[in-house]
Amino acid sequence: NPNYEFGGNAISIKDLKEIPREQLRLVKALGQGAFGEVYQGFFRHRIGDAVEMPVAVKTLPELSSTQAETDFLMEALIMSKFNHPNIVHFIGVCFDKHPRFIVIELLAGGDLKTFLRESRPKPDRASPLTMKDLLICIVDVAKGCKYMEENRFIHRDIAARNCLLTTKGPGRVVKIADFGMARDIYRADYYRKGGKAMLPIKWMPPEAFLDGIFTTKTDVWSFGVLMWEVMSLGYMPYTGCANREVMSLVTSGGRLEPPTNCPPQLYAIMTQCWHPNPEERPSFSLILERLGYCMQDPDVIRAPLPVYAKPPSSE
Ligand SMILES: CN1CCN(c2ccc(C(=O)Nc3n[nH]c4c3C=[N+](C(=O)[C@H](O)c3ccccc3)C4)cc2)CC1
Repeated sequence: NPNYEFGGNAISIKDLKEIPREQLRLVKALGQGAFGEVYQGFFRHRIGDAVEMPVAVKTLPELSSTQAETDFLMEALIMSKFNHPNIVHFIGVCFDKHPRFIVIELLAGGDLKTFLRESRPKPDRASPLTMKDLLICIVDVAKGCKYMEENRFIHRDIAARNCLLTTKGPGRVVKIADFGMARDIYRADYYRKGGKAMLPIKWMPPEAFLDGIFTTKTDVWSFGVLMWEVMSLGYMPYTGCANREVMSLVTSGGRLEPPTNCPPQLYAIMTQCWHPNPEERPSFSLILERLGYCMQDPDVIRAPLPVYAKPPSSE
């Protein structure tokens, strides 16, 4: 029975809050998760309660391998230990029988990458977002990353696709919501997933894809790429490059160019996150400090978002 250590103490399946299935009702599929479907549903805190709380439910298909079962359990163990406003909140599990469920707070705005792409300026309407909106998204993720750094947790897959929004509208909060890569290191053969095709090469620093070295400074590099994703409104990094090309580009010092209209103060933070020497990369607390100055800087806040430009064919 696998257990898991976080912030100094070990937990195992018996520590997970078991939810009686009759307090749960699944309504509709939200999207395809790494395991089975992710559903939107409702959770009643107590059987008789009139009030129901909207939730997301991750499901494990009945015909799953033992490995998939272990992975599913591990993901629940990992999420159950976090307690931070910028990390998706774990509610409980239904592990008593198949199908197994992980019940999580519902983030109704969808993932950050899709949101950014939908928010691009169109020929007939400018982007609904301002530079401040983008900066707030970046700061939200930085806060979640700082919390993980303080708890010596390495995420290994910080990217816009793995972040979710409470809502698309104003007042949106961005939360880190996928722990698939971190989960895999708890598996003996983590290289099983690591078949080159499965590694997020474009979000990884050289020491990670060359030597398999992962530290919090790996997440700092990935965070820099996430900043670039946000400021480019959801472009694929190194557009048109294959993973192999990116590996040789990055190892020989090549880096992502500043996105159109990206304030130099923000691009400066990205390049610091992409320092070839991991120790030279800033901590997330230092990154948050620097982002705080950007938030106070009128030259940054007042910078206009790019207006509509004919998208390049490859994007
Ligand atoms: C017009 N648009 C269409 C799309 N739409 C959505 C699309 C997807 C979602 C959604 O998956 N929300 C989730 N809330 N909580 C969790 C979710 C996923 N979780 C997971 O654990 C998933 O594995 C996960 C994790 C990270 C990123 C994606 C999926 C936990 C919500 C709204 C809004 C309206």
